[in-house]
Amino acid sequence: MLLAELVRTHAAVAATRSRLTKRAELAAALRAAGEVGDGDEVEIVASYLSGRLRQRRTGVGWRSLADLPPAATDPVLTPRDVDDALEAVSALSGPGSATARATAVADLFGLATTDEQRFLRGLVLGELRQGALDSLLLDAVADAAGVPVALVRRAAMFSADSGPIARAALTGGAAALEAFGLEVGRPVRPMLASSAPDVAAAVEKLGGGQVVADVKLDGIRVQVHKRDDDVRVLTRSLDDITERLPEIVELTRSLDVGAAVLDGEALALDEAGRPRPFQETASRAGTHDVAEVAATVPLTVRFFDVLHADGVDLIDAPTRERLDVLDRVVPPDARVPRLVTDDVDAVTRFFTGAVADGYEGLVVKDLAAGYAAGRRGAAWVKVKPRHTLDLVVLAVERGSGRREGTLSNIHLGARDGDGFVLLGKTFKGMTDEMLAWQTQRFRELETADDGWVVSVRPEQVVEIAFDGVQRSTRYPGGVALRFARVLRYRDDKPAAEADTLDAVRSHLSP
Ligand SMILES: Nc1ncnc2c1ncn2[C@@H]1O[C@H](COP(=O)(O)OP(=O)(O)OP(=O)(O)O)[C@@H](O)[C@H]1O
Repeated sequence: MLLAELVRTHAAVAATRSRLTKRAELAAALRAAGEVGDGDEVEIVASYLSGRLRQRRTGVGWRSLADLPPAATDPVLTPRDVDDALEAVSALSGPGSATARATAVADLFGLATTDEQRFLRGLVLGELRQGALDSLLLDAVADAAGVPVALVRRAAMFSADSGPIARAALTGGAAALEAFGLEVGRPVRPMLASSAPDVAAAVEKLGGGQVVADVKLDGIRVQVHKRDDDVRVLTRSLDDITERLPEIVELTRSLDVGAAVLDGEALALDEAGRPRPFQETASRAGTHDVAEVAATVPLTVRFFDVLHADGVDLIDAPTRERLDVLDRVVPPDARVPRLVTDDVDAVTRFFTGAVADGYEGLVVKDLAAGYAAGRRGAAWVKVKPRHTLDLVVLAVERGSGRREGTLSNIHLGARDGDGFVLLGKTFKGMTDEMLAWQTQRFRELETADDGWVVSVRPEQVVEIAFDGVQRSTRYPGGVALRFARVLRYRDDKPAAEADTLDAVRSHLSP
């Protein structure tokens, strides 16, 4: 199988909205890989189709991909060639490795056609990763292997990547999939939350009975595996960050349980126990240097779930039972504050109190549900106070994939003196109608076009919802919006009345 075939499949999947067509395209590519009769080939193809590399870290960043060699005219690369090249690149270290890496990257990209270069670039930079795609891929694996989807999904709970799942299904069928299970020390995909606009809607979404409302901590997700003194800490994307969180390792070791898999959130707290700004947690969790780790703010862990305790798997146990076990193995000050009630008003008061205390909101959970690993399950519903800002569009980027031909990603500015300061960009929240409208509107306001970014006169106001404001060196205003998405365009408000940089800063956590 040639890489070009995989690139074609990727483009075909992006070009259609039909889930069935996407699924059929993915299954056909997996079948083609399976026909080679080689598990490695299936694993590589499946990983690439879900936007992931097999290597956890290649050391290749966007800078090294800024200037690519001229593209090849004919496709010659196979997925395995790419995997071999990246495997070699990721093994490089020490003096001279930067040059060797640059040469290897240039050699690889020099063999790729224009389309392949674009695909590889996105793949290497992690831009093609998408939860939705991964989920479709699992459906396609079931089709290609002729096994039940439920079996594939079950196995996928216990594997960080879908590649090994595809390999097992296509080379060993149902029996190979059944061999996957929870094992202390091996990553389990984290359960994710859906969302609701307010507490009442969240409780209703869960059927309106008794619920457990957890405080939502704005830190980083940690999955902690303990086998006696042997502790591993994994991130939400299941990367191992044990080395960076010695204080969490220590706390976990002290728990009165031999073997456990715990789910929680790590965050930096101030002396009064209030959450410190998210970026402090993020930068601390991103620190590799051991000395630096010791010198910076310690992180605190708060657990909210348990998937295994002393030989008992709890994945399928109802929340109520898992929380009983959690209370047995984790002391109160290492648990997320929670409230169990069937009274919506009590949950609302709990929400208001949590937000006033500097927390992000609540995650309201179904007491009867199992742990839906790897899914944005309906059994967890997050609620946050909605923040909005009226900002001005400063520029817009051409869309790609399904948005090809439109002007999509908008650059958002806040008012500052007589001018505007860039705060960030978003392509989220736009309906097809909005996209069509804005494509035309921003052409009218165009002042320059470099072939990718169209600069516009700063006149169009847009109402943006966002989850929070954080300090950032990425943009000139020194702040960035978390999860900005478009609510609507405002034609009733002139740019001169848009929100100011100071107004944006007022949303910074204390
Ligand atoms: N008590 C809690 N229960 C579950 N998740 C919690 C809790 N407190 C904080 N969280 C965090 O909230 C996330 C749940 O929301 P979701 O699954 O949508 O993740 P997300 O996309 O990272 O969302 P967000 O940016 O809102 O945290 C979890 O991944 C976890 O990191």
